Amino acid sequence: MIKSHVLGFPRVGEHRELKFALESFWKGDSDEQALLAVARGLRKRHWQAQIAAGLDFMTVGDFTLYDHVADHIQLLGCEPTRFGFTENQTALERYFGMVRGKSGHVDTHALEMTKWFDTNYHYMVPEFSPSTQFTLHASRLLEQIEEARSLAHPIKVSLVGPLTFLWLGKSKALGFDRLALLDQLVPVYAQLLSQLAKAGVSWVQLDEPVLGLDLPSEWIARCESAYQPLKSTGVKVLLATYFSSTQGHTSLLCKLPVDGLHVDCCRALEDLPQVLDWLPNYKVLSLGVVDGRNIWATDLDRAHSMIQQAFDSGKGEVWIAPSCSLLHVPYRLSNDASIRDEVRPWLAGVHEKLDELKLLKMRVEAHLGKTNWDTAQAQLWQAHQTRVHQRQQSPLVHNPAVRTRLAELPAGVDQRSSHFNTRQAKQQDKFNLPMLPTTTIGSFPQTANIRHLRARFRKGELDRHQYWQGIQQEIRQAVEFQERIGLDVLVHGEAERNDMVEYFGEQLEGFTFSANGWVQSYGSRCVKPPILFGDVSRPNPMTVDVTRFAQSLTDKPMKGMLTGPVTILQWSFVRDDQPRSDTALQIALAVRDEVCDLEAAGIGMIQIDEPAFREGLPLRTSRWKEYLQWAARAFRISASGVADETQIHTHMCYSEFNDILPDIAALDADVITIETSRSDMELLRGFGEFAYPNEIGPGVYDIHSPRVPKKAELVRLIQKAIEVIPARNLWINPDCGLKTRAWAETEQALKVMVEATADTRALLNT
Ligand SMILES: Nc1nc2c(c(=O)[nH]1)N[C@@H](CNc1ccc(C(=O)N[C@@H](CCC(=O)N[C@@H](CCC(=O)N[C@@H](CCC(=O)O)C(=O)O)C(=O)O)C(=O)O)cc1)CN2
Ligand code: MET
Ligand SMILES: [Zn+2]
Repeated sequence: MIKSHVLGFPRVGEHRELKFALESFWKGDSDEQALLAVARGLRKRHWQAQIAAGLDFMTVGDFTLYDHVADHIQLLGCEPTRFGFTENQTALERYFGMVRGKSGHVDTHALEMTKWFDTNYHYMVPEFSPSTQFTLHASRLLEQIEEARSLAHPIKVSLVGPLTFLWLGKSKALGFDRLALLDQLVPVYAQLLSQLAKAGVSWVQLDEPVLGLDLPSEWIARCESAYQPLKSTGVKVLLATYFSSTQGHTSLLCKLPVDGLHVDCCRALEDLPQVLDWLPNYKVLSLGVVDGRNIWATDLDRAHSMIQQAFDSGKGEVWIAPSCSLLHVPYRLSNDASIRDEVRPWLAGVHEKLDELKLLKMRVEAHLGKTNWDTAQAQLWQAHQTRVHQRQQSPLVHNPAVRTRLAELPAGVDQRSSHFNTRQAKQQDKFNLPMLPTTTIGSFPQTANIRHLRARFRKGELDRHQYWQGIQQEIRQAVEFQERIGLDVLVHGEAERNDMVEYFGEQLEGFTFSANGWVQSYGSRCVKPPILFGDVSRPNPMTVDVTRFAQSLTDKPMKGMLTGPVTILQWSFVRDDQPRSDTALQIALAVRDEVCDLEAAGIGMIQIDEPAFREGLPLRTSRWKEYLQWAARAFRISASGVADETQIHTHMCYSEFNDILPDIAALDADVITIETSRSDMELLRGFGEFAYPNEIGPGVYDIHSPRVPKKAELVRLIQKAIEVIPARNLWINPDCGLKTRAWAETEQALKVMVEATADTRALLNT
């Protein structure tokens, strides 16, 4: 028997309906009823799409107003007590309180947000302590099940599994291992599954992507006891793994007391032979044959042969699905007018992936003798495969000049000409900066005015000249502001950029970009990852005009602002027909050319942002070394074309650097700025203990919150930094860019930062 399903659907809406509904609700422009109506409408539309695609189940439980992990915090009744919630607050008030950091009278910081595995999606981090208790609050989920029922189609409920939920949470209590909570958590899951059974649900999908990590052996050892109590609840359980291989414990997973196992055949294909061997034939095997992390049309012949293999090995019931939730891909690409005409047919967003599943299932059914494979279907299949092969053979994908340049890279292309100490001395002479130089990370507020300016330019209401005038005005204001408050190293503010990756994707050869290919990044915020389909090159300078203009307005150093090769790679949809390392190298050369052009235009400091450097690490540590080698080399290639006097900065937020400090040092950036304020400089301690050799700017305040820091707090943080890093190597800056902030708080916060620095300098001099 063959069935088809999806692990999860995006929720923001094809036209970002949820984003706009949320933002209007938060502003107070609309009420709760309006917001919930939009949410209901989206769920219904998404289920209808699943029915139309002939899926055997609609997936329920994957929808969320903000983040699915945050939903589980309420579902499992473990809202952190620090929020001080009261009886008379509604679940929705408490929910937005947790994810956004304000709740009635209590003004406390939001739940921490961090990357969902190696994706660009952020989830809200559950907080655990020895006194955490779990209780079931299933009413929201049960309501959604009721809602789905009205569509009269079988449903499957999707939930984050207990191991993953615990693993993704954090405990601040010293020495407390959250695994100790498993025995309390599992009964609540069992209770939930029983309730779902009562509500008539027959299948529940429990997502356990942590099984693709190097889980500590204590965690692996508890898998079986975690799942045993979920066995006799009256629902069947599909255990879903994805993103990475489960090697080391695949056989254990095959034996767990569950009714089915989902494997990611795009990212963990190496697990398939073992699963075919070890998974009992009476269990459901769900094959993730359509890539949920990328946008290339599936090679259906290849997918079909994998499915065939499963039947040949004796499996009785095979399900087919995307490899993971479709959260990570845009809704629809086949009608997107911005995408290059030649490239568009090669792509598949959510709706096109549903079509692929439909076709695959029909083909398998015909193969199993259940139905006929008619000529219309055969033609659809052929047409699809032709598009897949066209991409493989297209001359658009191959640029001989890029290939030649790569083949002929000179030795030492990834090395600065002199050692850091030599460069530092020359740079000090050239810039003559004060002790503890102050700077910012690049972006200033992306105001409604800027977005509107760009929207009008896009629609043709403004011509290029008028748009450029508007942008120049923004740059002028940003420079004036920075001079007024006395920052030492200025930035132009990035007003001309829609996004730090998309902006470069739009200008590089080998990329195309969509008009509407939005993917949720966190909450209501989305990104539109550019599509890298071919060899990358840089036809023209990308940032020289804006940077030169900005520098012309000031005598202070203007820091050029670029996105690095690893981050462009990581935050784009990239080709799957060559190793990621090759693609990174091509991007690196394009960035290098830009760095050299900026230098030639008189820009003395250039920042190459790499916020996704850490996130790019493979999920399995055995593959880290290889990644770190090529990723660091790509960065160095982008940075090494300049003279000793030119100061290269890099920036990384999303920290947790301690396990890769030598690799960060190996980037050999003259200055690195990092996010540290939320960890109270704890992160910097690692750099100190490692004796990080180059200059470093620990973020002194959190840009994720509108809160304006107090001067005394910053003085204390700066002093803490001086304890671990020699003052002569220290810079003072915020944690990250300011694009999501408003001007009022930005001005105040940066002023406080400059004053706190001045006070500290005075203290150092006495
Ligand atoms: N690619 C990427 N990944 C990243 C980050 C990042 O900066 N880039 N940072 C981290 C995540 N942080 C993020 C922070 C902010 C936003 C964000 O603000 N996104 C904007 C969209 C940004 C954008 O592309 N803006 C476009 C389009 C803006 C838009 O929607 N315009 C309106 C029209 C507005 C008007 O007429 O006034 C429309 O098209 O409907 C532009 O500026 O040109 C949003 O969701 O609202 C996203 C991620 C990690 N991953
Ligand atoms: N230069 C970028 C900015 O300031 C770096 C952001 S890192 C996510 O926005
Ligand atoms: Zn950042």
